[in-house]
Amino acid sequence: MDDQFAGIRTYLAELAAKVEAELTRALPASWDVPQPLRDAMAYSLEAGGKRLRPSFVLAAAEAVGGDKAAANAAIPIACAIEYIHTYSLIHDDLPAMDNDDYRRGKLTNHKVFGEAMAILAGDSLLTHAFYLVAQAARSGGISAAAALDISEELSYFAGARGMVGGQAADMLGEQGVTTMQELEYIHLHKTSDLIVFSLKAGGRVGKADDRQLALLEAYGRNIGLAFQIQDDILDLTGDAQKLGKKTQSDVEQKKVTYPYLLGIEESRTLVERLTQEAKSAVLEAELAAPGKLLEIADYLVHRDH
Ligand SMILES: CC(C)=CCC/C(C)=C/COP(=O)(O)OP(=O)(O)O
Ligand SMILES: C=C(C)CCOP(=O)(O)OP(=O)(O)O
Repeated sequence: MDDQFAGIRTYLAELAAKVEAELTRALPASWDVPQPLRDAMAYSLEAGGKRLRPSFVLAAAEAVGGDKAAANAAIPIACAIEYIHTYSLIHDDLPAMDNDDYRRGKLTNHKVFGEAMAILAGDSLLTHAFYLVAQAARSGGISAAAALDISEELSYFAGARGMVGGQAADMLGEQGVTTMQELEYIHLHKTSDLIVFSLKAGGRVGKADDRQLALLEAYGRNIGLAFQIQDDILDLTGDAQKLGKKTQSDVEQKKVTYPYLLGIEESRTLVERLTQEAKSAVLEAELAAPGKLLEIADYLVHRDH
């Protein structure tokens, strides 16, 4: 990838490293739980991944707060969203959903631990995310009021009105014709909503006002949509090795995607437009340090994995 992105890649790698360090600490060895369940949870959490959503939590906290102190306070919330995202990928790969064999460059969770344990590992990751938010307030890292807002929004954006609703619509869409409007609903909910949550939660830790939170939401909505369209493009044109998962999966499952409805070139143009709209929202928000959020937007349009 073009070297113009070296700086933002380093920044994102630093944020991801902060999250990596805490992710397993959030799953303590002292827990008295069945070993296969613990192993199945750790397997997918430690499989890598871009750590995009937790990085958005930290980047938003820093952009609003203007320094790294806010980002450090947001680390448990960053772990919480990665727990939820990881659960969603484990369940998405199950035979009843996308039936995929590879994820993050490794065999999928159910291929290693069996379907029952994969479902339960996902359930445990989801549940534990809310514990992490509560603990962030209990340890004094964030205020109780912020933890309340963040838990409420986590439930909203990850649940039936958010990601789960989007995934349900995606599953139903596989069986019939999907219009542009339905497709936008699917992408906005199954993908944008966790990204919107991440930006708003980071913004809350950085003490954003309501106007800034609304603009961070607009940034997340557009970036999330662009990110999912890019994922659909990469499913057709990308390299399975780099992506760590199978390509041509949408075609095999007869999924209706943006490239299917619009063609690849028009989909790329749309990704560019959504990215510009996302950047405009960040500029309008008058954050203390918006630069990194702008750079991340540009970087994501050009990603190849
Ligand atoms: C409640 C659940 C299970 C939510 C899953 C949400 C989600 C974003 C799945 C991956 O989408 P995808 O299938 O388009 O991506 P990939 O190509 O990574 O499988
Ligand atoms: C929404 C989509 C496209 C699912 C995969 O998300 P990521 O591409 O962020 O997956 P990881 O890097 O976390 O594995």
